[in-house]
Amino acid sequence: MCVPGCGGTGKSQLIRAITKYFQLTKRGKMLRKLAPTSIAAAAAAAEIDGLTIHSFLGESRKNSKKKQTRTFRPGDTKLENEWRHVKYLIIDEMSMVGLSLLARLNRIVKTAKHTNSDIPFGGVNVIFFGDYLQYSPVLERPLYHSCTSSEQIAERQMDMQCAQKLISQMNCVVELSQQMRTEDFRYLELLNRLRSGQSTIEDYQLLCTRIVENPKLQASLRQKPWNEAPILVFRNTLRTQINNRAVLNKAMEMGLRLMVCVAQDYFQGKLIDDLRLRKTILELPDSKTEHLPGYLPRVPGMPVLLTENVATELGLSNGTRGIFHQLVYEESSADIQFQDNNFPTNTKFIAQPKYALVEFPNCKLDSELVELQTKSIPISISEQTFLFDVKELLAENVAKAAKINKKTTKISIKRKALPLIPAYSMTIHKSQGQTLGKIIIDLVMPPGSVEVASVYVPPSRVKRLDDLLIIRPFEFAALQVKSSTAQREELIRLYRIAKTTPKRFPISMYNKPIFNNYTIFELT
Ligand SMILES: Nc1ncnc2c1ncn2[C@@H]1O[C@H](COP(=O)(O)OP(=O)(O)OP(=O)(O)O)[C@@H](O)[C@H]1O
Repeated sequence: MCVPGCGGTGKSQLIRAITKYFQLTKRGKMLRKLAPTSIAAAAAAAEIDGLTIHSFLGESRKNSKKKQTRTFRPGDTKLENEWRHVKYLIIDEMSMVGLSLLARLNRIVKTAKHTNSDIPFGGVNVIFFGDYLQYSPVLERPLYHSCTSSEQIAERQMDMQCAQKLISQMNCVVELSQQMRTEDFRYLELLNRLRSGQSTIEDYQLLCTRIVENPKLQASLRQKPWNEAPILVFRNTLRTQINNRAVLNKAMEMGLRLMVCVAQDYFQGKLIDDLRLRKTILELPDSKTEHLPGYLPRVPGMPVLLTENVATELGLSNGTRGIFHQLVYEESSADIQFQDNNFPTNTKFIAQPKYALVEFPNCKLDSELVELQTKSIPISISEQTFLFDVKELLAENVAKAAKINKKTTKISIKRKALPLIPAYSMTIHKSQGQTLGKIIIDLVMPPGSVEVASVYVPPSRVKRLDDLLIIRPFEFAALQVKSSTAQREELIRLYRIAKTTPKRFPISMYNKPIFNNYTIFELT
């Protein structure tokens, strides 16, 4: 089954209602919720008490040295127990699910359920939620992709074809069409045209009235509410630069000396002491370091994002927002030798903090930890291993000084750091699936091919045009990005199935408990 709907039509809300219904009818164990492993989806997963598909499959993130995939064999009791009671599987943010990921999930559920290999997902009912015009998976083919015979890598291709077969078996589609987020009708019309690449010049003019430099707006990024609004950007590097700058400004405003936590990086078991190699690795974008940042500038009261699943069941997942309160460290761990051009000369660098105290307003931990306020959680150092591309990023003399073999192309680095990044700015990927109060966006598209999600996802996060500021002037062409043929074809296919769904599943077949404004249909 599939429940498609534009941004803000209440897909997450419906998942919450279904969850509640299963709980109230004491069948919570029959429902499992998964979301693809990407930051935005993980945030959605946390909100729906779900897990990421990758973490469920026991896979680590892509660029670590060895892909640590849990192996599943028939008769694996742990696996069978995990799925024993599950009859319904909700997959959220389907636009970000890749074909191979779905095929792997199918294999595992079938193994767990011990069923005839022809039965998809071992007989578990799968319900996909999402919007195919929002972000597609990173490094993978989306579910609406059509495979061509020229595609190589036999195993992957078989996986992809298998997943396409599964998707083609969807026979029940219920489209959510009523907008629940956007309250501003004119703005809603604009968003709908933006989705279909049919924006008008009037839409463009209307959006231009929200450009920061427009004198009529009298909006200052230094004052409330805009100084608290996250700036959504396309690139990790720009996000990091804005965050560093914002933390520094805040520290100056508060009359504090800037403090930066520096990650500890190890090569072949030893702390890297060559300063040039160390700095090159510290400066890598966190997308290349298993999301553990090299530098974490901090100031009390700053917004932060968790970059790891610390305790998903408590709502502490990759993407969860919090407020940084305090860094706990020993004075001896201050790295006096360290200097970096990215930060002012009087910056205090801390190499081995013990932990950070972070308040997570939506955390589900109700009891107070000893001597800590409710919702104030100690976040400790985390450890990750990632590959560093020596050839691409290191000058030969630096590699030689660090005693790296000439022929080596990639080296494995172990990093210890706090799994936190400042959240004054965040990437658009991370905003997907969220309703945000006020935001500042950029509509100057990055170079290269642009998907419709890049223009549609950011402005569709808010309720009204007034909740949005645009950081700089942009071209009309940005509003005319079109969806791909594959996206359009899949949307049409879903639409057709949606038309016939009520005929094939007439209401008389169901009993109708009404809950939370939704009628939940259940086969009697
Ligand atoms: N039935 C409802 N009654 C009242 N408010 C609702 C309802 N459904 C959704 N909302 C509100 O509308 C907003 C958007 O809902 P939700 O996040 O579920 O949409 P979505 O379809 O998942 O959006 P996106 O695709 O952008 O993630 C939320 O603020 C939510 O609380």
